[in-house]
Amino acid sequence: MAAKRTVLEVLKGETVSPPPLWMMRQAGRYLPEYRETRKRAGSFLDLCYNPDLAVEVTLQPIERFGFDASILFSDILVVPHALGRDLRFEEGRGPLLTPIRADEIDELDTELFHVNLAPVYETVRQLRRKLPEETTLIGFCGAPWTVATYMIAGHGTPDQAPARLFSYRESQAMRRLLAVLAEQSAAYLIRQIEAGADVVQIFDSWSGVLDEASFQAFCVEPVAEIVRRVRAVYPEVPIIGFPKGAGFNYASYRSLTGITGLGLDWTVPLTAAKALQKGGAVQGNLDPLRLVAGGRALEEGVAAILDTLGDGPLIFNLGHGITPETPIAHVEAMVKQVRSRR
Ligand SMILES: Cc1c2[nH]c(c1CCC(=O)O)Cc1[nH]c(c(CCC(=O)O)c1C)Cc1[nH]c(c(CCC(=O)O)c1C)Cc1[nH]c(c(C)c1CCC(=O)O)C2
Repeated sequence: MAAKRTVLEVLKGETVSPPPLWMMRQAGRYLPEYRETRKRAGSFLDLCYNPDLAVEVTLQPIERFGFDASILFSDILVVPHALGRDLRFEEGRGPLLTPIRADEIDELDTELFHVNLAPVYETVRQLRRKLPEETTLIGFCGAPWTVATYMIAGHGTPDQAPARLFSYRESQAMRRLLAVLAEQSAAYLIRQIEAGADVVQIFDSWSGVLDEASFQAFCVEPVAEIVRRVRAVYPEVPIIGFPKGAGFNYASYRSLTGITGLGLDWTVPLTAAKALQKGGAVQGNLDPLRLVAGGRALEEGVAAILDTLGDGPLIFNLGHGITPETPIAHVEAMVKQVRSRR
């Protein structure tokens, strides 16, 4: 019998015990083998566009921890890069782009989009061939709003004030930008699925900074558009949405976008998470700093999630990406605790 991909079962609404697990940013700087490959690659973007090395780092956490899902190694900002915007990553400063002006939005160059992203599709193809049969391969993109925040500010900011201001002052341009990003991101996900991705995740990391009307217009509607476009081609492929920080908007995000699984950040109370789980699979939501701290903080955090959400469709994960200072022994302890649950 073929080995089962438990993440896919959970996304169909089944309860799997112990729950499947993986970690956001599981290939990253907390791993010495990642840092070693990263050095050989040159820049971070060189690594993203080098299929052999991107495959290598994607597989590292699978080989070390046996996670149930593997996420393509890339970055959400390859999408604006492939649309002709310049992009650099500077050590300790994160991504740097030239801020886009309203009058440049219609000049975004979609012609070479898939040509520029061909190395990513090649990475996905190689990964599906090399991963264990039972490991689910997750492709991803950033949500249009989150990608737009970096395109507009040119770098990360604590509250995305530049993008929010832009959206009020240049509302037509903002809608146009989000529409282009939704269309291209959907095409990007479709190509990843074609290449072998079993699931796709949409990272909406900055959905928590918007008021009600803006949340509807800039988060919900563009993501709903991506879901419609992907489903028109691949109706069976599950889509995980992760509207980090969405708070009271979490429930409507699932119902209004049509996503299959809902990623929860660590601030979502477990009682609320339990209610959200009635609507379908949830993924999350351990505070990544419990994993840094280890010991009782880690054990209690893991136990609380398993006790509350373990009897329903759950993909165990962190509530955001793992941080570079996380000790590997703590990851091992977390995996052991989750896997020893029946
Ligand atoms: C907002 C965002 C970005 N990228 C991403 C998001 C959404 C998720 C989130 O909120 O964290 C998504 C992302 N970035 C990366 C992945 C790879 C897959 C994975 O293992 O999860 C994924 C899914 C690799 C990466 N993306 C980045 C790194 C670190 C770069 C390095 O190795 O030098 C990695 C492994 C760089 C990056 N990329 C981005 C930032 C802000 C930074 C700098 C912060 C940092 O350095 O950690 C943009």
